[in-house]
Amino acid sequence: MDGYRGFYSRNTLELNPKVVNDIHKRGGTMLGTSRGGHDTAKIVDSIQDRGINQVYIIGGDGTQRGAAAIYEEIRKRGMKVAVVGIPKTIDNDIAVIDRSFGFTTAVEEAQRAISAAHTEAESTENGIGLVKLMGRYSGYIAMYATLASRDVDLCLIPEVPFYLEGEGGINEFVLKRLKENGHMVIVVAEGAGQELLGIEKNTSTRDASGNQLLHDVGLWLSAKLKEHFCATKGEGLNLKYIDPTYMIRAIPSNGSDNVYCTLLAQSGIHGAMAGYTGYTVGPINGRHAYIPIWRVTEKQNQVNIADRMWARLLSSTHQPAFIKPHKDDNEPQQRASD
Ligand SMILES: Nc1ncnc2c1ncn2[C@@H]1O[C@H](COP(=O)(O)OP(=O)(O)O)[C@@H](O)[C@H]1O
Ligand SMILES: O=P(O)(O)OC[C@H]1O[C@](O)(COP(=O)(O)O)[C@@H](O)[C@@H]1O
Repeated sequence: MDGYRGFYSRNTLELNPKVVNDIHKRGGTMLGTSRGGHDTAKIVDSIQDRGINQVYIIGGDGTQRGAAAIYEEIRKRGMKVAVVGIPKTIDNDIAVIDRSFGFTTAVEEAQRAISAAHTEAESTENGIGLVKLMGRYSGYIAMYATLASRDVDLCLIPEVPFYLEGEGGINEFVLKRLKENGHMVIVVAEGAGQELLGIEKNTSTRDASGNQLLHDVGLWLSAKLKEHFCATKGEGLNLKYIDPTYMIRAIPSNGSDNVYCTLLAQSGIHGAMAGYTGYTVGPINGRHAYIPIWRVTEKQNQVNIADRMWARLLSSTHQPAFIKPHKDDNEPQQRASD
C-alpha cells in the first residue's frame, strides 16, 4: 500500500474477488499512492522475506524506473521473482506504448472544463476562458482535449516554447482573436512556459520523487493577459481561470479505459505465468506486447511537434507557431559571390 514505501513498511491489503469487485467504478486508488520512498534494497529485502514471487507495479514513468531498479536487484540476487510494470498515468508520458491507462478518461473529463470555459467566455464582452490541464513534461492531455473540443483558440504545451510580446506572440494573438470573435478559450498544460516563470531546468526545487515543482502557469498567464489588455485598451478583460486538474485525475475511468485496464491486467499476468519477467505490458500499434522495462524508461513520451497531430491542432486553433522572426530577416541576403 501507499507506493514503494509500502513494500518495506509492510502496509498490506489482501485482495480477493470480493474486495476488488467494483473498484473500476471508483476514482483514485484503493492501494494508495506516494511520491519518493523508493529504497531498492529495502524493497527487495521485503519481497525476499515474504516469499513473494510475482510483483506488479502500477504507475507512470517514474514508477517504471523504480520497477526497472527492482528487477535489476532481483536479478543480481538470483531470485525467482517476476517483475511486471503496468503503465498508468493520465499524462500519457510513457514511451513506446500507444497510450497509458487513464489518458482517455482525462481527455474526456477535460472537455467538461473546456465547455464551461467556453460558456463563460462567450457570455461576456472580451471574455476569456482559461483552463489549466495536467502534463508536467508532456502536453498530450492539452493537445487531445483541444482537438476533441474544437472550442479552443490557443493551446500551450511544455514541448512548445512560447512568448507573450511582439510579433507572433500571445498578446498580439489574443487581441486579434477578441477583436474577431469577442471571446476566446485558452488551454494550458501545467508544465508549459515554466522557463518564463523563472523555473530553471535542474536548479529548481523538486518533490520527493525528484520531479520539478512547478509554478502555476495559469495564474501567471491570467495576470499577464490582464496587464497587457489594460495597458493597450485601457479596459479590463473578463478572464475566468479554471483549474480542474485534480478533479480530472480523481474521476472513475471511462468505459474505454476500463476495457484497456482489463487487457493490461490479463496480459501482465499471462506473461508472468509463462515465465517472463522484467517487462512492461502495453499496446504497440494496437498489439499487446511485453516490452523490456528499460525500453520504456530510456526516454519520455512527449508530443512530437513535427508530427501531423500537432499540425492538426494548429490548423484547428489557428494559433501562432511561436517562431520568433530573426532580427535580420528583413535585411537583404548576402550573395555567395560577395
Ligand atoms: N529513477 C528512479 N529509480 C527508482 N525509483 C524511482 C525513480 N524515479 C522515480 N522513482 C519512484 O517512482 C515513484 C513514482 O514516481 P513519480 O515520478 O512520483 O510518479 P509517476 O510514476 O507518475 O511518474 C516514486 O516513489 C519515486 O520515488
Ligand atoms: O500534485 P501531485 O499529486 O504531485 O500530482 C501532480 C502531477 O500528477 C501528474 O498528473 C501525474 O499524475 P499521474 O502520473 O498519477 O497520472 C502530473 O502531470 C502532475 O504534475
